[in-house]
Amino acid sequence: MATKTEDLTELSNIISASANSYLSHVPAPPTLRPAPPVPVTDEVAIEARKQLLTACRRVISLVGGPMETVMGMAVGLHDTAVVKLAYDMKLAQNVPLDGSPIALAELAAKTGVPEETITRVMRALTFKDVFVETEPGYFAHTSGSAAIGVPGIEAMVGHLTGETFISAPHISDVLRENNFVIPEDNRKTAFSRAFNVDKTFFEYLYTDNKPMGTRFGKAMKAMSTARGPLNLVALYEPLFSAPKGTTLVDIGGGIGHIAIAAAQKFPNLKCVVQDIGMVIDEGRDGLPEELKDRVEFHENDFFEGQPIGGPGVYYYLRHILHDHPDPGCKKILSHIANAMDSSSRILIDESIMSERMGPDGDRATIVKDLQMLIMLNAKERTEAQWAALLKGADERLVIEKLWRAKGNGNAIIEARLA
Ligand SMILES: C[S@@+](CC[C@H](N)C(=O)[O-])C[C@H]1O[C@@H](n2cnc3c(N)ncnc32)[C@H](O)[C@@H]1O
Repeated sequence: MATKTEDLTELSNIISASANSYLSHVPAPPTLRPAPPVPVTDEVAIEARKQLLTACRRVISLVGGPMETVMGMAVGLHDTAVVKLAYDMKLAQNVPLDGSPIALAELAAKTGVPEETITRVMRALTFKDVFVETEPGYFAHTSGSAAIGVPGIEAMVGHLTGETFISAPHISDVLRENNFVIPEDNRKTAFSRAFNVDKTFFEYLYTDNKPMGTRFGKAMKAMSTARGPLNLVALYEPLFSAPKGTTLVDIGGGIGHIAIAAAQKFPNLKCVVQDIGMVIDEGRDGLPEELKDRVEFHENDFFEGQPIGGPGVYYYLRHILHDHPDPGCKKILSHIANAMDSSSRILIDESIMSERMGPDGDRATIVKDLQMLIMLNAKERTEAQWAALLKGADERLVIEKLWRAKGNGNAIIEARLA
C-alpha cells in the first residue's frame, strides 16, 4: 500500500487525494460540531477514509518520531483516565447539546465539581477535540464530547473506562505466571484478578453486579450499529427469501436487539432469543407489542445444550464465540451441530482478523482482540482459525460462505454440515 512510504511529500499527496475522494462521496463534509455519529457506508468513502487515516498515522510516526509513537502509546492510559473523569463528572450531560457554550463557573455549579478539576480535565480533553474552549473560561460540545452523552455510547464509555480500565494492567501478571501462554480458563483472567473473583466476566455481571450488567447490555445494543447497518439484516441474502415460519435462534442474543431488528425486517421470520440471567427479563420487558407472536425469549445456557432443532433452522451467534477460548467455543458449536440437519445453518457474526500485520490493519478488530484477552482470555480469529474451530467442534462443520461487510473487518460466516 502506498502509505508504507516514508516520503512526506508522497504522504501529503495521498492525504490530499484521499480527502478529495472522501469529500465527494459523503453526504456532508465531516464536522467537529456536535452531531450524532453517522457511520460511513459508501464504498469509495470507506476506502478513502482508510487511506486518509493510515497516511495521517504514518505522518505522526515519521514527524513525531519515537516520542510520539511508543511514548504516545505508553501514556495512552492518561487519555483513558481523563475520559473516565469526564464520564464520572457527567460533563457531557451538563454542557448544552445545541453547541452553545457554558461558563466554567456554571459548569462547576451544575456538576458539583471544583473549577480547578474541570479545568485540568478540559485541558486534556480539548487537546483531542473533545469539547472546545470557545473563549477563555467557556466550554462547548464537539461531536466527540457530545457522543459521551448519547446513552448507549455513554454505556460503552463506562464499560471501557470502568471495568476494562481496572482489569487491563493485570494482564501482564496473568500471562507472566503462565509463561505468557494465554490461559484457556476464562475464570482466570485479568478481569477476574482485578475484581478478585473466581468467575467469568458474564457470571460476575449477572450475579454480583447487576447495574454493570445492565450497562453492558445497553453498550452492546449501541455498538451493534455503530459501524454501519446490522450484518444480519443488511448482508445475509437468504433471509430475504426465507419461507414463512423460518426459525432464527439468536444464541446469547442479550436483550434481543438483533432478533427484533431481524423480525422487523423479515416478516416471515420467527426468532427465539436464548440467553442466561437478567437480560432475558429485560429483553421480554422491552419487546414491542407487535412482535410478541414472533419473538420469544428462552433461558438457555449454551454450554449445556441446544434444545431447538428441526429443518431449516438458522443458529445465529453474534459476538459470542469471540468471548470464549477454543474449548468453550467447541462445546457451544458441537451442541448446535447435534441439533442441526443438512438444511440448517450456523451464522457466526464476528470480525475476521487479517493475517497481515502493519498499519493497514483494522484498528477496531485489533482493539477488540485485546478487549477479549483482558476480559475473557478470548480472541478475534482469522478465517483459517474460524474454519479450524468449526472442524474441531464437529468434523462435519464446514464454512459455506463468508458474507463480508464493506469497509470493516466484520462478516457473517455461514457454516453447514458437510
Ligand atoms: C458480547 S454479548 C453479545 C450479545 C449480542 N449477541 C450482541 O451481539 O449484541 C454476549 C452475550 O452472551 C450471553 N451469555 C454469556 N454466557 C452465556 C451462556 N452460558 N449461555 C447463554 N448466553 C450466555 C451474555 O449474557 C450476553 O448477552
